[in-house]
Amino acid sequence: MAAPDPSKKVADRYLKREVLGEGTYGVVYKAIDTHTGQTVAIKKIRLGKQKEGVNFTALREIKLLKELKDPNIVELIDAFPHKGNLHLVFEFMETDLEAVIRDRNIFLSPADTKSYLQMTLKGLAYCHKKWVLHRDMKPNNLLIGSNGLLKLADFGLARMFGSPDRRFTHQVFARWYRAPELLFGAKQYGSGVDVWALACVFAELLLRRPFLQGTSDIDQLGKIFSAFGTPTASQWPDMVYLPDYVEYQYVPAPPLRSLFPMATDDALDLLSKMFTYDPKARISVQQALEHRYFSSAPLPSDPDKLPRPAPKKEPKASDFNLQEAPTVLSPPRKSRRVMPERDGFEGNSQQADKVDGGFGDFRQTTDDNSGKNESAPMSVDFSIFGLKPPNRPTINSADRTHLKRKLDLEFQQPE
Ligand SMILES: Nc1ncnc2c1ncn2[C@@H]1O[C@H](COP(=O)(O)OP(=O)(O)OP(=O)(O)O)[C@@H](O)[C@H]1O
Repeated sequence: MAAPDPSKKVADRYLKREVLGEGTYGVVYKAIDTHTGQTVAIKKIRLGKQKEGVNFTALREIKLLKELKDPNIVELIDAFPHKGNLHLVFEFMETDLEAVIRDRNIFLSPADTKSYLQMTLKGLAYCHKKWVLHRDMKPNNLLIGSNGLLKLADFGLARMFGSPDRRFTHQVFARWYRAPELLFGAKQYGSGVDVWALACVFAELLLRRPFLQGTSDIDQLGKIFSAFGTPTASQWPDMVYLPDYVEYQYVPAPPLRSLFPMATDDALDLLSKMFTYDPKARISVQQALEHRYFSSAPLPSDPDKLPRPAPKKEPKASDFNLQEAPTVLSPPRKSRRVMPERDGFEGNSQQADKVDGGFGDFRQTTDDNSGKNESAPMSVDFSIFGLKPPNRPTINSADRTHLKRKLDLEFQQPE
């Protein structure tokens, strides 16, 4: 092995290796902790305009995050400022749930889905007990270790460094997991936002594609209301007092079963409780863990038996002499997001595989921040389940001015 390049040593202790990717807050490197020999992931956070560096609140938050130790939370091993950036050192994780969901070679059994959901809930329950919210739950923040254990990453970062910035293309996807109270501009919200986001991840595990793919906040609410019906005042009494509330035309809820034809009754019951509109009535993480879905057959798979994407390997010269058909290599990390070309859900993974034959029919998104890659609005194709489509909710004329102002603001977001 070549001698390590000392110039790549970060703050004396960590030997930088390759870049793993770039997220909302900055670049992530693979590195070796020279004190322990452990492989770690270092997230370099641009402190940018915060001239005063890491402020007192951030330091307090970091201390709190370092104290979050649970088998289902990615451990924050160390944190230090270096050359004007904040470096957060995390335990290294092999892959993430987004890669699992997107990998068409992976079959996820009901027991596997249950196991992934249960591990996520356990990590969330630990943090909610300590009054820490995640606020940015999505499949690529659910990392998976070599032993199959799923751990939540990026806890508290949204709070520490501000809500993720939607100028970045990948943050467009975060909208798909956003709770309706956040979309209506709630300034005070609670653990229910994580439960809603997790319900979207649960739905995505069942469908093997993102469930509600809004192209703007307004469209996101429209997608939510087409799936679950426009909320009524009795369902969600506080809704009308939210800062960005606009009235949507009433549409009734289609049967949940029609959206998830292959899900068990227990799975649907839990899903509907997690997708409850009123955050005060939404099931808590602890209650969700106690739901009969987790105690009924099939029991959750053991983490080490869960299917995971094949590890990426460097191509060797000998690989090119193989007689077998070529294997599909994963596309690069940031271009993995795919969106359906057609309108409509295919219902579930098995059905989707039959209908579209895998990746071929998906449109790949780019990561060029141009904003041109947002998907066409995706609506539920009810006809494939023999159902009449509900009306698409529209907004009453009284709210047009308010809405126009909101849309103007959204479109003014710099690209
Ligand atoms: N602990 C870790 N171990 C291994 N890889 C990691 C770890 N944390 C992050 N990564 C990888 O680094 C890259 C960037 O991650 P980061 O969390 O900054 O952004 P992201 O999850 O891709 O997007 P977003 O900022 O929208 O959450 C991703 O490829 C991610 O899988």
